[in-house]
Amino acid sequence: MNIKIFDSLKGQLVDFKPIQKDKVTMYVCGPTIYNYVHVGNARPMIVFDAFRRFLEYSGYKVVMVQNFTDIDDKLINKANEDGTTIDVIANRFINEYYRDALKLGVRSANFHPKTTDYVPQIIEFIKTLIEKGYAYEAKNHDVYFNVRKFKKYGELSHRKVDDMRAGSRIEVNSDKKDPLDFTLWKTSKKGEPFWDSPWGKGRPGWHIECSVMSTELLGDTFDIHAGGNDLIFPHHENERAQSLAKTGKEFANYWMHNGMIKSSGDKMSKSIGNIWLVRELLENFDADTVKFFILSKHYRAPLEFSEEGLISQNKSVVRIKETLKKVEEKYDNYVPNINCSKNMKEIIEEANKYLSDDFNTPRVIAMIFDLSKELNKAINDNEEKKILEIYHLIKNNLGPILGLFEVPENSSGGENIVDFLIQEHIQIRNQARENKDFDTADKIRDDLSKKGIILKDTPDGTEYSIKNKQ
Ligand SMILES: Nc1ncnc2c1ncn2[C@@H]1O[C@H](COP(=O)(O)OP(=O)(O)OP(=O)(O)O)[C@@H](O)[C@H]1O
Ligand SMILES: [Zn+2]
Repeated sequence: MNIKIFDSLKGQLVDFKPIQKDKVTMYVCGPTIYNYVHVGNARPMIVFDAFRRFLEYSGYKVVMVQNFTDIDDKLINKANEDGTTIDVIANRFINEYYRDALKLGVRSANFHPKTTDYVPQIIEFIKTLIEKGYAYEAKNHDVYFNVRKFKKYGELSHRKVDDMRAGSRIEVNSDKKDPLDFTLWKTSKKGEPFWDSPWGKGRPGWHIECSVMSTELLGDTFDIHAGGNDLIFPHHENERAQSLAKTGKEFANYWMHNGMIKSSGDKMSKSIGNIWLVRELLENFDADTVKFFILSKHYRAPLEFSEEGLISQNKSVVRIKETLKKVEEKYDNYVPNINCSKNMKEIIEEANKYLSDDFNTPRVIAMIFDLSKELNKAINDNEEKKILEIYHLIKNNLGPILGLFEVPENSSGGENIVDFLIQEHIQIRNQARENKDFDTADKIRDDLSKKGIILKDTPDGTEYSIKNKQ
């Protein structure tokens, strides 16, 4: 089937044709490693992991690279705060990244390069840009990219250079020739980490790392460059400028960008601090709930994060999993295989059609919900063939295309979801008591008690115990 994706550079849906017939090369901008990953960072992780699975399901071999930014002001600040070095911070949070990704059921990329492992290549890249006249060393020994020289600047973010220039302020004491020029190499301040270079002791600017690591691992031109749409400008615009300037060839043939996850109306971001960590969520919800929550919305649309949204998603996901479990129990955990019927083929084709249309995962998620309802009905009606067909459709076809139903249940959530929900009730009850709304407070206590959950108010707060635990 012909796959169409929205290409941010062309600003429209385009037919996807990889450079090699049966292989796709893909680079995704990864996190700056100075904290645990949050739900915002999890969106590109989940979306592009699912997209990679869809490409594989469609018959492509995919080579995927996702970097770790392990040198940057925020990392240096964190290292200073903790009285340690940036590599200690980076190694710690890279390990934590893998832990979260594993729990989330996000596969590792084929390569996870770190910026500091590519400093010699970065220096070579910058030297070539200087030789070609696209970069210059300023008086302060910083090296800048010369935006005036690169005529295609602004194409990716659809901005006009003159407008950007009019809107930018000249920084005080700047050595730049043009306010839009951006840093390729930064002279290190006293006490900061540094590498020796032809321009003195310094470190790479932010954008250059991705140009270098992507082309080193995937070639001068590769198929897809992906990341959050917060990176289109300046990060991806600058990556593209550097790479085209150096090689004279197109850099990425397609640019895919996910929309932002928002929290209280703002982009969820470490720097703003309005974050929900992936590991916090996984204490209370299982990986499939988080994946359903993210994949239920089209990847380019903004998505407001809310606990309520997740709780309601969780209910639906638990229902689907219970239905699948019923089938597994019926067959003593060995659900017999079944030949692909005409009906199954049509449903798989329908899912493929949606995913080939700019990766429309919400439609496929809706199909899974509908199928699960049908499965429940088939179980009640004891329709053997239908049960097996739908089970295999959900569990072995539509689910795996998106990476669903893979993480074993006991690796997250479970007991904790119960605890989480009871704690939520206790908090609402406490709030009611504070507001002297004793009717509501008593109703919550009585309703919980009917379910066998007994609350006890102690000087240290409210405790609970569960009678008749199911
Ligand atoms: N709220 C968000 N929603 C969707 N994607 C996001 C969000 N925040 C970051 N990303 C994406 O996550 C990846 C890692 O980004 P990064 O480490 O820069 O995160 P960040 O929280 O924005 O960091 P910072 O606060 O330091 O700017 C990038 O692809 C980025 O586009
Ligand atoms: Zn990048």
